[in-house]
Amino acid sequence: MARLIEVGLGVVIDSERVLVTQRKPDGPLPGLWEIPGGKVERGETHEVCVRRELMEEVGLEVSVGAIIGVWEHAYPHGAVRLWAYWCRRLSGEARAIEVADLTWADRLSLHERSYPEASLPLISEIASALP
Ligand SMILES: Nc1nc2c([nH]c(=O)n2[C@@H]2O[C@H](COP(=O)(O)OP(=O)(O)OP(=O)(O)O)[C@@H](O)[C@H]2O)c(=O)[nH]1
Repeated sequence: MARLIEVGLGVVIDSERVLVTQRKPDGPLPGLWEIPGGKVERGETHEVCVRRELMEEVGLEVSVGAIIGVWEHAYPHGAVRLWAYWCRRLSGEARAIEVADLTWADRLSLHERSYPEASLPLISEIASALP
């Protein structure tokens, strides 16, 4: 069986909106929207992974809080285990550095986008936490 890829995700809420990013047109799951994050590197804690990915992808310094949940999913390109954490923005303005695009989505606009299958339970969880 293929190895499970551990992925850390940071759910940043600011002014009742959540930060979502769009995947690049090349690579797996092109053009889909997602929660910023990425693979946990060897020797890295989830907190360090999430803080690193948020800085690399969108230039935000965040603090990592409580875990939201853990979800596993097998794609044709590999199996992932997503670890999602509530995050708070400490400094910086989000900008699309290593992502195709980004937006701060409210509950309604969150549902207007397409996400990877593995992220759907997380997206529902986030939507229910937004006013
Ligand atoms: N960031 C992120 N990845 C997700 C989500 N949902 C989901 O299935 N994934 C999967 O998690 C895996 C890791 O994501 P990634 O490719 O962004 O990781 P990375 O930045 O470390 O990639 P790299 O190897 O290109 O540097 C991918 O297989 C991706 O499809 C999500 O909501 N956010």
